[in-house]
Amino acid sequence: MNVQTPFQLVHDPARHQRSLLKSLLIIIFIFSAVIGTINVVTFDSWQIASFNYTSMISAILIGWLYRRTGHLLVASWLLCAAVIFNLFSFILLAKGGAYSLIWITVLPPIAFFLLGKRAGSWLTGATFVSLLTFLFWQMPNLPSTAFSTGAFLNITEVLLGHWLIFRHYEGSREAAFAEMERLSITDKLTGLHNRAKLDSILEMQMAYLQRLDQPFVVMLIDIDYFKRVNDNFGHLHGDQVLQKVASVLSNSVRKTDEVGRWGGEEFLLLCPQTDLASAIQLANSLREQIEREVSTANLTITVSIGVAEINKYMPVTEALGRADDALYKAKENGRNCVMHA
Ligand SMILES: Nc1nc2c(ncn2[C@@H]2O[C@H](COP(=O)(O)OP(=O)(O)OP(=O)(O)O)[C@@H](O)[C@H]2O)c(=O)[nH]1
Repeated sequence: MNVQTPFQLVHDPARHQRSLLKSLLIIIFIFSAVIGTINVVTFDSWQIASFNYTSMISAILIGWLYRRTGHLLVASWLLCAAVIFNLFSFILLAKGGAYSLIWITVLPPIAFFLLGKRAGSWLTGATFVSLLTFLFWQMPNLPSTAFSTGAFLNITEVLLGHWLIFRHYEGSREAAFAEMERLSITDKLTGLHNRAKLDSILEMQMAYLQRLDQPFVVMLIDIDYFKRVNDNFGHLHGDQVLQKVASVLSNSVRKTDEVGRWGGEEFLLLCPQTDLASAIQLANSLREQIEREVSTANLTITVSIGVAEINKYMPVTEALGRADDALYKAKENGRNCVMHA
């Protein structure tokens, strides 16, 4: 069974492409309809207009297929194939005249943005090379006003320029997008997930839980008397304590667990497929490990932990409320201990 992990459900790096695909289909539909009509009405050219209408119909069909299957990659490849087919047909039909070649420059933005840097490079490169080969062989037969050796060189340079520029642009856009996304979900001080990211993971974990009905535990971990650390040793030292606690937490939990900074000196740990007894055992081991590894000769650091088991009928706010109540009990109970809801 192909079950998406909660992280995959939250993370949709292709959303940029999804919105682009939809916009392109609408643009191609409108554009082809308008240009097709101009070709019929103004130039009386049914032959060229038939290609415009083929474009229009292919946009409708690809849109329909995408709506039905949601398969972005297939729709993107089909769209690129339709664009290339129409471009070549049009250029051949116009016999390379009327600067019809200029149309080939619409391919790079579509291919690079929809297919990414690698596939975009290959497809655009192969199409440009095919076009240049065609021009090279056809040069003697083409209208001399449009095509000379100089024109051929100019076109080669423009195509190469486009290829390089879009390849570079798409590479840097992908990198910038990934970095921006990483920063928007990361806590700057500790490098753990921030609250926004934890919120979305928690929401997806609950959806996952409702589908699979497995045990699931949330834990709130709060550093005891942290205000005193800041007051007595300074904020910088307080920050270092937070970083060390974060490092113990992220290095000690399972890969399937998710840990993040919930706020101030409080951390949230999400443990899917974990029952209450194992979670309490884990919480106690984390508590002891933090005391052992973060404390120094003149400063003892301890944490209080509230543990709550979640069932699939519980809203997210109730799940967190239970963990918070358990944490409150741990603080009431003298701190440096684990309590469960
Ligand atoms: N250095 C540092 N301190 C922080 C940060 N965020 C919150 N704090 C401090 O954490 C302290 C939290 O204090 P309290 O809420 O009174 O809690 P506490 O002193 O840990 O007491 P208990 O939780 O009841 O054990 C405050 O002094 C905040 O200024 C941070 O990013 N860096």
